[in-house]
Amino acid sequence: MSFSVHRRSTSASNMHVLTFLRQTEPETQEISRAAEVFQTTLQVLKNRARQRYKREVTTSELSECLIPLQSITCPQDDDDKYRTITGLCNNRQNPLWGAANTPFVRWLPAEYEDEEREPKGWNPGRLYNGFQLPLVRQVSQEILRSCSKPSDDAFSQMLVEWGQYINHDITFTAQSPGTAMRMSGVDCLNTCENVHPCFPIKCGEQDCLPFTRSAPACFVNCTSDVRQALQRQQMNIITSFIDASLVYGSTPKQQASLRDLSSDEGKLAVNERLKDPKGRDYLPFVASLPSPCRQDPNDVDGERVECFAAGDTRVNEGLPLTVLHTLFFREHNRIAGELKRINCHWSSETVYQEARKIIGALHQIITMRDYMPKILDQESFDHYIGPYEGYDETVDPSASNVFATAAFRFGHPTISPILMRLDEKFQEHKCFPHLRLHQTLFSQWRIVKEGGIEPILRGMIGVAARTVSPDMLVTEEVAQKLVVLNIPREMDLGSLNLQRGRDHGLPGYNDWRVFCGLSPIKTLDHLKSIVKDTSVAEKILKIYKHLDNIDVWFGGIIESFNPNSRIGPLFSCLMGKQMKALRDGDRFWWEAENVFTQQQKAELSKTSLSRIICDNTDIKEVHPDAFRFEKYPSGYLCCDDIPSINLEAWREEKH
Ligand code: HEM
Ligand SMILES: [Ca+2]
Repeated sequence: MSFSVHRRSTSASNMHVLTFLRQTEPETQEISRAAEVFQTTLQVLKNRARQRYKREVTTSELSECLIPLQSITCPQDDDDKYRTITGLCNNRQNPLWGAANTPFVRWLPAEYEDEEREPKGWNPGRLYNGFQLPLVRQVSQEILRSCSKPSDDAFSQMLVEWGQYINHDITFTAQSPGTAMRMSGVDCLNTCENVHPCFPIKCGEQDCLPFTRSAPACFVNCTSDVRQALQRQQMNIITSFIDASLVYGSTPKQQASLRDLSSDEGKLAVNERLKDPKGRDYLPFVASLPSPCRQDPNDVDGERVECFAAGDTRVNEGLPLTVLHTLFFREHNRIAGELKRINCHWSSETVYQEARKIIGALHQIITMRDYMPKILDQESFDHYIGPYEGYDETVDPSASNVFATAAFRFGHPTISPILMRLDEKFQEHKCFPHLRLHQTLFSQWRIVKEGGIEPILRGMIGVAARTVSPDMLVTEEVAQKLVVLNIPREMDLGSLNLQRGRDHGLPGYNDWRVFCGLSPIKTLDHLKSIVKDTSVAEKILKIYKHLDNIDVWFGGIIESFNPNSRIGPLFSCLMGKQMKALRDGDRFWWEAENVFTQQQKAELSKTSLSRIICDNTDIKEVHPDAFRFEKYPSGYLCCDDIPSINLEAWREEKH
């Protein structure tokens, strides 16, 4: 089309020409229209706020949302030796990548019922491929509990526990805060209605379990994708990097509260009230009360045991988790002590940062070298992760929504219903017998009053990973008795995972298969070949009615495992992709250039979880690979024979 601009004198026609000249491609028009809607909405809100507060209110004040990007100044080369606590500025071009309190990235766009924010299953009459989505509770109760998986006892319980522990270094989804509830005037614990932020799990006609939606994330980090920007995104409140943020925290305030700032040794603060039976340190108690942690019911007059404080607030969720936190907190202080001895001239800050840097590296090595190859088969590992080839600043290391909400939850069906506690000979402890899982949640007093961390830790390395029993995929204990933080009613972890996926609008299982280059499941026979259990496949089709409607977490866990791995093809892809991004997109990855010296790297390679156990507990014999299971004493070595890091490689001459 051609047109000519006639000079006319009226301002109206000038206006017309200007608008005309600004018209561009249809795509751009669409985007502009969308932005217009967004802007108009903001304007309406601002006007309301102005009326209410009787003054001008800025957009950022209005929502406290729009962090001005230009206000982030990254440290210059000299001050850039260590990671920031928030993860900001790891990538100098994209300082928000991987940082705490930024949105999960989407590998596929969300599918909300109203395009923007309503979860899947929000509107009762809504059909997907001609059918309503099944109730998550029905999927959880009728199928999850009747699937079977091949069992093997090559690995120890530690393999399961490390999964949860290291996940707490990578993702923590923000929940809708109390203010959201106050704004809408509803209490999500006591409603069966879908009212933001409540999205209760329906159990029958009248009954439901409480569920609060994840908090929406602010409009940052997604400037290039307007659809994403306008859709509700969820927020990761911790650094996605494997950087031991669960030891040190993800905010300056949290970090400061965990440090021992009174001494010059660069240590973490220890529990002032209690020591373990051999005089070793416990994590400090949290200062703020009341705490959700339980007390010994048989010792009502005894000393109160509060919740422990660590870099991640979920530390008290279960005993094995608390044990791993305790281990690395002690390891920090042990390393800090050594470093100070070797380099007396180092300031407290230098000792702290150098110890923190080493602890971060240990988390990376144990995860990538020892843990991941047991979760992924060799072929998938090579395909999705491959050898390290240096820092790649074009890789976004942020955690993806599907990883946090589905893939890394592959571990939930492997949770053991029983926690074994073992004595020095790795036999069931006479004084401290095994516990049912629900007795171990928020029960820190059992560490303090029942023999320290050792009996539990021996159970983690000396007992085979739960061999999933054929009739219970998600163990009865978490299907019925899960106490979730302050939610008083019994909870069902399978339902929570499914509801969370729908809350986040995750696309279905088949969409993700296509994303990963796998063929979508279109027939019952195909499904049977994937699940390798005819009756389960039939049940799935009966409940879901359409194969494209299968929820992604559910589809991922019912796939039969790849040979020599703990997950099927879909989760191998999603886990592999994420792990690669966490490694290649991390400027401070332990193998990256100029992070450690060659000599230091050689020393770090000698690390093992077993050595860390030897150095920080009373355990004197270990299997060299803490994730492998062999029945004691076969394969066990005396701690003296387990290699350790020589910190002399960190010696620095005083300038
Ligand atoms: C006793 C053991 C465990 C308990 C009691 C537990 C419990 C929970 C609970 C209550 C949630 C929040 C669910 C929601 O509302 O969406 C959760 C989230 C999660 N869990 Fe577990 N879990 C355990 C072990 C594991 C293991 C072994 C893994 C992985 C190998 C794992 C991976 C995850 C992941 C990835 C999330 C999402 C985290 C986030 O981004 O917020 N969990 N778990
Ligand atoms: Ca982290």
